[in-house]
Amino acid sequence: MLPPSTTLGTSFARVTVIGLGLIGSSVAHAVRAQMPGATVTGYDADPEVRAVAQAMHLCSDVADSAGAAVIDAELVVLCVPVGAMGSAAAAIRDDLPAEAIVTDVGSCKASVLAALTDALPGVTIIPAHPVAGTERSGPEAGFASLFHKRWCIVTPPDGADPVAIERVSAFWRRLGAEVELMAPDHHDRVLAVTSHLPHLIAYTIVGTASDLEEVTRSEVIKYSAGGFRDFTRIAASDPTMWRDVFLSNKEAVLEMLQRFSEDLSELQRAIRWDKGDQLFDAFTRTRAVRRSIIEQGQDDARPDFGRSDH
Ligand SMILES: NC(=O)c1ccc[n+]([C@@H]2O[C@H](COP(=O)([O-])OP(=O)(O)OC[C@H]3O[C@@H](n4cnc5c(N)ncnc54)[C@H](O)[C@@H]3O)[C@@H](O)[C@H]2O)c1
Ligand SMILES: O=C(O)C(=O)C[C@]1(C(=O)O)C=C[C@@H](O)C=C1
Repeated sequence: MLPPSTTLGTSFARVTVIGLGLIGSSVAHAVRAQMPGATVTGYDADPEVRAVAQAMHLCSDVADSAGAAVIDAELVVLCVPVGAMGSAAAAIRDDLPAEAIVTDVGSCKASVLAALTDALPGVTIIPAHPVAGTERSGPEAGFASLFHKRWCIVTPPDGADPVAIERVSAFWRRLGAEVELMAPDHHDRVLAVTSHLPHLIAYTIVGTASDLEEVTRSEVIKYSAGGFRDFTRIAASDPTMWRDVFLSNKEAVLEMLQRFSEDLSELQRAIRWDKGDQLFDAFTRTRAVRRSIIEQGQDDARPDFGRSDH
């Protein structure tokens, strides 16, 4: 856990979080831990989630409507599935103070920027994506250190106010993240490879194993502590969130999937024709990738208490 900040500086005194699931509740926890002078108002479309957030004292206040939640906000952080960003933004339009900055945490950026720009004409919108999460969802899954030493990619639209970009970047740095600026389209192509495709592969392999249960039932259960278990963790990720990610980042995901399928076919051929050297070289290269991630200190830093499998 980071030590709490003592000054607000360029930061925000009133933060509103819309969507109090894994990421929204983590933002709320982190703001309360790192920005003790700031108030956090929360809102979620699901009344049960609002009740849980209230019972947990997650926020300074949980509002009954989206409009009431933003009435005096300086920063609004939209933490809803990417397919719901447009409607969540439309619901705050009439009550948003003129000076407020709107940001979001969506896993895809081009489609979200388009949806927010449509719903909130004239509003300062600085989208962002904290590249940190778990397979869990809901208000009880969040924790304050989720963003600690993780990337947060800020994807401002062309011509965005540099002061607003810096304020949103400083907000994420305050929550412990390392901030990088990127164009939305570029973000979507990079994340299609590093996040979206791996999830699709995990969903596929677990689904395939499940379909083959007749043959593999005992093996799936018995050996699931190994590599397969890592896939089942990813494949347990929220279905709504990931449906929206794949539909919102369709082009980039399909492009990367095409490339992946070609590479997979090459390995398939190498196995068929006993090309051991080719397999050895391919696996040596990927082992080096893993080692360089660890050397850069970017290995998985999630605390055990945030995990469902402990
Ligand atoms: N889960 C991750 O690992 C991860 C990581 C980084 C970014 N993200 C992004 O963060 C966002 C939230 O994901 P999450 O994992 O917190 O999901 P979640 O399912 O835990 O929480 C989403 C919450 O949004 C609420 N919601 C849905 N539509 C709403 C609306 N119109 N208005 C108000 N509330 C609404 C839901 O009731 C739910 O409580 C997504 O855009 C996702 O792409 C997720
Ligand atoms: O670690 C996990 O469980 C995640 O899936 C987190 C993960 C990722 O792919 O790294 C998932 C989606 C996000 O948008 C950002 C982070």
